[in-house]
Amino acid sequence: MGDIDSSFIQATEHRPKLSTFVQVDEIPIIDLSESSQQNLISKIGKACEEWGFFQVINHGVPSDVSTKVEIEAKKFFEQSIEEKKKVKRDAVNAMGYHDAEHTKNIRDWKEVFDFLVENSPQIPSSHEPDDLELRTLTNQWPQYPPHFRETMQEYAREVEKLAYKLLELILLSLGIGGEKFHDCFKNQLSLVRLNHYPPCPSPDLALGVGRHKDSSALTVLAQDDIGGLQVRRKSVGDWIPVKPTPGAFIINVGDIVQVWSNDKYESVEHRVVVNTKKERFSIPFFFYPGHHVTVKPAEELVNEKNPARYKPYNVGKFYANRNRSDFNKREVENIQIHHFKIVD
Ligand SMILES: O=C(O)CCC(=O)C(=O)O
Ligand SMILES: [Fe+2]
Repeated sequence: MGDIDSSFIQATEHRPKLSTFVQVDEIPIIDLSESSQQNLISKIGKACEEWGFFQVINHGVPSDVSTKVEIEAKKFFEQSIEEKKKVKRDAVNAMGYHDAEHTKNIRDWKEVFDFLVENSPQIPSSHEPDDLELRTLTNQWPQYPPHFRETMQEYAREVEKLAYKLLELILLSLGIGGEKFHDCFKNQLSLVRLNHYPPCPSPDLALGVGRHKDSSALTVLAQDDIGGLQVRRKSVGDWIPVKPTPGAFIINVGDIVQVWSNDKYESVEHRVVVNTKKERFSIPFFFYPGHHVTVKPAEELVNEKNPARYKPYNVGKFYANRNRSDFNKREVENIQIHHFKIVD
């Protein structure tokens, strides 16, 4: 079937409808230099509630830092597969290069390079609840391009600052103190991913990334000018393309903010469509707490009328569980926050 390996082919109901691919401008764009903090907080709150997604401009990340990262990412992916595989990810080391990622057991039409923002954070050795052993995660850096490592680390520091600022605004919009979860990000597992989506001969059958929700607290995403990211509109359930806005970052609520907010804000499904002609690059920063953190609804938002909707869960065990299914294709569903949902 088609020109592509069957591992990439989506079930009929998940294939993109390319003919109706029109770029509409609906995901809110928020100017972070807005002088009224109150206005800013209410715009962010509204976007989180209605969409779970928004774009930010005047965000403080210097444009030359972003440009350098784009150049280095392109240089890295342009190398031969043999070169890239020198830093390949494997079952033990989850960081580095990977070209066979699966989302919901279907292969994604992309290649990635992952690195951790913090040096050598720890995670549980296994997903087993009683196994208390920890292991250290380490980055793998390629020899080429020569300034890759320092460029990536500089970018990560800038985007991390933005992530803290956005989290603070999001928490304030929920009526929670902006610093409330600050300490959760000590020894954070935050990750920067370089995504490269090559042109695809059958974009009607495959996806760059299959539909999914991010398990982070929030995600700060840079995309180039090609387009392809689509967001599931909460009210209707249709797929809305996120129009590339030069210099903007796309922000989305992740699963952890969904739990902290006790479902006031939702981590919304999204996916990436590919095309026959143009390669595309994107760079998500997944803002992720340290392994020690227990995620549960914020007590400020829980009362008799609105009881906690989730049982507490441990970040490290969740992460370890996800990692094993990222690498091995598994028949069962990945661990999800709905597995911790309290059903009444
Ligand atoms: O490439 C994109 O625009 C989004 C990628 C994405 O959703 C992800 O890597 O989690
Ligand atoms: Fe995502």
